[in-house]
Amino acid sequence: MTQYKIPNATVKRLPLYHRYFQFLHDSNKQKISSTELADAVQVDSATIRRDFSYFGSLGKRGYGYEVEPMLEFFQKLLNQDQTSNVGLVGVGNLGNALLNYNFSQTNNIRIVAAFDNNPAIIGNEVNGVLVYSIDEVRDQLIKQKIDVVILSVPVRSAQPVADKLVEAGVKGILNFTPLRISTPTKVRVHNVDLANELQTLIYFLDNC
Ligand SMILES: NC(=O)c1ccc[n+]([C@@H]2O[C@H](COP(=O)([O-])OP(=O)(O)OC[C@H]3O[C@@H](n4cnc5c(N)ncnc54)[C@H](O)[C@@H]3O)[C@@H](O)[C@H]2O)c1
Repeated sequence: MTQYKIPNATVKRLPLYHRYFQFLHDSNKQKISSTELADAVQVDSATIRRDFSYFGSLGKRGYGYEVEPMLEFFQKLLNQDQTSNVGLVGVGNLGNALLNYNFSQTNNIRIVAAFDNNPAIIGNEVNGVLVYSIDEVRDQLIKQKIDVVILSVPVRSAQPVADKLVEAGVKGILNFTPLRISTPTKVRVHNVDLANELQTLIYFLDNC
């Protein structure tokens, strides 16, 4: 697949475009105008045009977008034509909720292995996913071709576990803990903070 140099803000909108073209495809729609697309995904058409321009000529001026080729394009771009195996460390409240959420229903993402250090949890299955000892993380990451790991351990364990993951060769960490973990630059970390999101939402409601 061609490597494109695109801004982060554009990259973050790609799953949104992909999901919408998938929806149109599932609804047997063959074409969509740029105005309709802008309304549906709530991104203005100039931004959409700029986003799409990084990938060459997607869509025709004054005609809109043909659903099937657009969907195929985004599927390839986002590796939706192959499944990504993901791991999860920390099978507590949040870990269980994430394991019980069926990611692969909307994306080709599958949590294939979970890890914990609590002997009472190790060996259990959650929604068909086996919980391994954290000591097995290196072997399992290699064996199951896992590049990305979700981190849902208590804050005190976040850095030591992140260090273990780095040693194990992880490429990306989706960090749910409030700690901003340190990793070498080659390992990409994305932080998810629901409290932050809620606070921002409430701020906007109160101030805008
Ligand atoms: N980002 C968010 O929006 C959000 C929301 C809720 C919770 N959190 C964070 O997620 C994390 C987990 O929260 P929770 O309520 O599920 O906690 P929890 O205590 O229920 O679960 C933590 C799990 O991690 C395991 N664990 C602890 N140390 C470990 C280690 N060294 N190796 C492997 N496993 C280990 C524990 O045995 C436990 O099963 C916390 O850091 C919390 O602050 C984030």
